[in-house]
Amino acid sequence: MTPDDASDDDGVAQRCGLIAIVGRPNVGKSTLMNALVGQKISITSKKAQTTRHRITGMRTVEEAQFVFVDTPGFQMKHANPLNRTLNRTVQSTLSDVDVVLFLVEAGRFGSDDEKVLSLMPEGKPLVLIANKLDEIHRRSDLLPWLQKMQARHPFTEFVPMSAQKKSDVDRLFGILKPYLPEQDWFYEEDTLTDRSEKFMASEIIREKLFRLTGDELPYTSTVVIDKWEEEEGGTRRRISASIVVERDAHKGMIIGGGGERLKRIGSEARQEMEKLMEARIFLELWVKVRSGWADSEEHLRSYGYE
Ligand SMILES: Nc1nc2c(ncn2[C@@H]2O[C@H](COP(=O)(O)OP(=O)(O)OP(=O)(O)O)[C@@H](O)[C@H]2O)c(=O)[nH]1
Repeated sequence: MTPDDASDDDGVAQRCGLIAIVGRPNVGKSTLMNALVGQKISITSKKAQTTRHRITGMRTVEEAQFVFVDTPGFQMKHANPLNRTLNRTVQSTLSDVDVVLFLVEAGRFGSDDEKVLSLMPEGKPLVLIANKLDEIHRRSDLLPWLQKMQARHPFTEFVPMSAQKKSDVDRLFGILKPYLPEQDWFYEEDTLTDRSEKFMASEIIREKLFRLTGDELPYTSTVVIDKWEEEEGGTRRRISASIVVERDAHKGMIIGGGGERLKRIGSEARQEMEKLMEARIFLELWVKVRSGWADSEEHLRSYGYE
């Protein structure tokens, strides 16, 4: 055996592969990916459509390295350029993965799920994850539904589970392992994400923003990091970021009476960044109005959604 062989110390061949998680908005994709990676990587919120970027996380279990790709929720209601970009991102993500996890809510299959299913590439292993099993009160209802799903598409596996239940998530690794090709790992064993700290910072701000504004704020609001300075050998960061919204009314909504809400968004985001980056963070937050940006392909490119 040569040192280049894809094997670990015991001579067991290493496996490594890409896994995409797809499904309509709010079905639990981010929750599942975070549970699989074992740490909060992607942002979750009760508000649909919070995940817009392609986020990867990875987890190595014994000889197998699972590299997860989180995809944005499909948006079908409005066909503006932002939504077209989202669907393009999903399709380009799927073209180079080894297995696709198609999430639905256990016992439900609506036209929005159907639309997602119709966009799945042919010839790729497609695993049906029937998530939120904990919300099904009569398990006997599930069998006829599973049979219908089986008739609908040649899924390679059927996995009823709850992304919030650890034993279900652990079981999924065993189910997925055979789909990973035998090849060297892409990442070191303990790597969790290849996203930059800058990206994580903007995601954290965006999560706080949506959490603290509830359902009032349209999902087109975004966060841009304007300044990033490291001091004291990396133990201190000065970060300046802008929340970009479409209307003056949204700006007021974010700032809140006496600036209270913006202060809270900033302080919660700062605390989470300090934990993640193990550094002192000085965070400056601005709110800017960029009217109509979601309708302009030009703006989308400049904000990095290509
Ligand atoms: N009861 C229950 N709730 C779940 C489960 N998994 C996720 N949820 C909840 O479903 C909601 C949506 O979860 P997300 O993980 O943000 O969904 P998503 O598919 O990433 O959503 P988008 O970002 O909009 O595409 C959250 O309130 C989760 O807590 C589950 O197994 N059981």
